[in-house]
Parts: sequence; C-alpha cells; structure tokens
Amino acid sequence: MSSSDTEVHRGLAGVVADTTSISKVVPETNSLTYSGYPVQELCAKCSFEQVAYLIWHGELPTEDQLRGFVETERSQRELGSATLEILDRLPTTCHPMDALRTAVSVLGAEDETEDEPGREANLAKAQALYAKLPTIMAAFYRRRQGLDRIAPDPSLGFSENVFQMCFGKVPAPEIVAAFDTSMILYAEHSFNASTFAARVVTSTLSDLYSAVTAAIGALKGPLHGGANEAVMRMMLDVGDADRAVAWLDEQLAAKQKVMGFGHRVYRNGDSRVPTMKEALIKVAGLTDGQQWLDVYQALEQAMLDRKNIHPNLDFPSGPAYYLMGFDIDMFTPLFVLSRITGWTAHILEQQAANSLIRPLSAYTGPEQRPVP
Ligand SMILES: CC(=O)SCCNC(=O)CCNC(=O)[C@H](O)C(C)(C)COP(=O)(O)OP(=O)(O)OC[C@H]1O[C@@H](n2cnc3c(N)ncnc32)[C@H](O)[C@@H]1OP(=O)(O)O
Ligand SMILES: O=C([O-])CC(=O)C(=O)O
Repeated sequence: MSSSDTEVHRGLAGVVADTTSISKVVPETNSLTYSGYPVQELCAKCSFEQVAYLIWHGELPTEDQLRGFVETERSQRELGSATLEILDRLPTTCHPMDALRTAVSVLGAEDETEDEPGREANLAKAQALYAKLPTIMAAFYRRRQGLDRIAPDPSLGFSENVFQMCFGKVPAPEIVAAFDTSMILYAEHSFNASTFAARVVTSTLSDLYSAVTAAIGALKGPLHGGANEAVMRMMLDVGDADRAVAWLDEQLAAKQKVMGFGHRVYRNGDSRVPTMKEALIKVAGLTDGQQWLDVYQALEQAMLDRKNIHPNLDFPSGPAYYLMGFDIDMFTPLFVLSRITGWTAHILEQQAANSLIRPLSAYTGPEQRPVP
C-alpha cells in the first residue's frame, strides 16, 4: 500500500516507536542484551529467577534480594477458587492459550486494586502473575488429560515446579537446565508484536491485566509465539531427515511460510538460536531424540540452501519442549510463562513515561461523496 504524499511503513517495519532500557537487539552484531548483559552469559551463569529480577529491576539481585524475590514467587503460586472454577468450566477442546488469557482476565476482575497506579502496585501484580501462570497452565493441562491437579511445590524452583505440576515429577537436572535456558531466552525481546500490543493497551491508561491479556492474544498467532507449536507439527509432518529437502521444496513451491524461520529484525540469524540449539542437543541426548535433531539439521541446512533464511528461537524450542514431554499446544503457553516478565517490564516502562500510541493511516477508500 502506498499513498502519493505519505510514506507508509507497513507492519511498522523499521519504525522506532519509543525508547526502552530493558533489552537491546542488535541485528548487525547478532546480539541480544538484557540491561546490558548478553543473554548467552545470562544462560550460562544465572537462573531464570535471577533474570526475571533483572528484567524488572535493571540489575541482577544480590543474594538477599534473590532470596526475598524467590520466597515471594513461591508463596504466590496458588490460585483462588474463582480462577480454578473458571478453568474447570472451559471446554477442554479450547487452546491452552485461551485458558491462560481467560484466567488472566479473571485475576484482573478479582483484583479490587486493578486500576491502582504506580510502579510498586503494578510490579506486585506482575510478580503475582509470574508466580500464578505456571499453576494455571498446569491445572488446565492436567484437566485436559483427565488427571487431578497437582498443587505447586514451594520447595521447588520455578522451572522444577513447572515439571512437577504438569507431570508429577521433576526430570534430570540437565533437562530442567535446558528448560530454564528456554525461559531466559524467551523472556524479553524489545518491541515484538505481543509486547507492543501490551504497550498500546497500557498507553490508553488501561490496567496491567488488560495489557497482558492483549499480549497473550498477540503471542498466540503462528507468525509470533505460536510458531513454536507449528514447528513441531511441521517436524512431525516431515518425519524423517531424508524427506526434509523434498518436503521443503513442496512448501516453498506452494508459497507456504516455513515455521521457525525468518525474523523481522534479525536478517542473519537469531542471536538466541545457538544457545537453545545447544540445549536441544543435550535434551535429545537424554531423551532418545536423535530423530528430531536430524530433522532439525536437515531443515536448517535446506532452508539456508534454498532461501538463505535462518531459524529463529522457536525452531529449537519446539522440538526441545516436545522431547521434554509437553503436549504441542502447551508450547506457546510455556513461552508466556517466561515473556510475562518482559511484557510487564514494558508495561511499567510505558506507564512511567506514557504517550498514547496512535499512528496515522493513509486512506485508500473512495473520495468524499454524498450519501444517496
Ligand atoms: C519468537 C518469534 O516470534 S520469532 C518469529 C516466529 N515466526 C515464525 O517462525 C513464522 C515464520 N516466519 C515468518 O513468517 C516471517 O519470517 C516473520 C513474520 C517472522 C517476519 O516476517 P517479515 O519481516 O514481515 O518478512 P516477510 O514475511 O516479508 O519475508 C521477507 C521475505 O522472506 C520470505 N520469508 C520470510 N520468512 C519465511 C519463512 N519462514 N518461510 C518462507 N519464506 C520466508 C518471505 O516469503 C519474503 O519473501 P519475498 O520477498 O520473496 O516475498
Ligand atoms: O522480536 C520479535 O519480533 C519476535 C521475537 O523474536 C520475540 O518476541 O522473541
């Protein structure tokens, strides 16, 4: 679309919409930093809890700060009866992202201080969501399987507790570490579509729950977070590495997008992929997952050969979550458990220096005319 006298930026591509101090994506050097720290180093040296604290506070926690932060998270995991009842009434056929979106809406409706302004009040709401979202996800997951809910275990760390509530057991530490890596890598990525949706809602002075609900809706789509589910469905369809090239050629001939490839900002590969691929390799080694690693390598190479397009983070995350035992439609909800940190940090940043987000459009309809 273009207009004779207006430059149109479709999809806001290349538009710098505001400043942020939360993370920096530099496609030229293929780097991503959270408050200045490279994500690769954060994955090597920190837990997801430490990174969550960093995203909200701009600094890594001291030991005391971390202790307090972790205690708060562990003490807030339980759900109220209204949320549990509503989760129990949802059709089990609905996508788990619908369940998360609905539950966040219920938590907002239940919160009498929903509209309270100020950083402290909103940070507390953000941390409570970070603590409760895994419980919501696991409760819905178990219900769909016809299984009883497993209560959160306050003796377990964030990632261990996700496994415990879903499967009733915590896997090998290497698997938990790979999951933790995925949480760190998924936590924050500047003005991506779901974060921007949260900022748009916040910019009208609406409440944090409404902004998070919008963000969940935006993340669900397969061009964004929904791609990690689409990747695994695609890999199952390919089935065997030997079929990858022929399968890809068919997709490209049919002008189909290949899920888990390409990125709006990165042009030469996603900074997070090597770290997540390493985690996937570890998980595959521990779970008899060589078949999916082979499909991964074959598709990655074929896509480079055919289109020179690199994988994004959803490409290694999809098979990693699959090998960890999660149902495919739980993959984007897992993304939510992490991105709640980035979303809400942006909500707080938007609230602190607000300007209504309202771009212009170039009109292409009929000229003004009288109503007949
Ligand atoms: C965590 C995340 O959200 S990461 C993103 C997850 N999403 C996906 O993996 C979905 C698949 N990827 C895509 O659809 C795209 O790469 C997007 C949406 C992520 C980025 O898209 P944009 O920046 O708008 O680029 P656009 O879609 O215009 O692609 C540019 C060109 O590359 C091609 N291309 C980009 N990605 C892909 C892909 N995955 N498969 C096939 N072709 C692709 C397009 O067809 C287009 O080619 P053309 O110029 O010949 O028409
Ligand atoms: O930045 C984007 O457009 C999408 C993405 O990778 C993310 O949100 O993690």
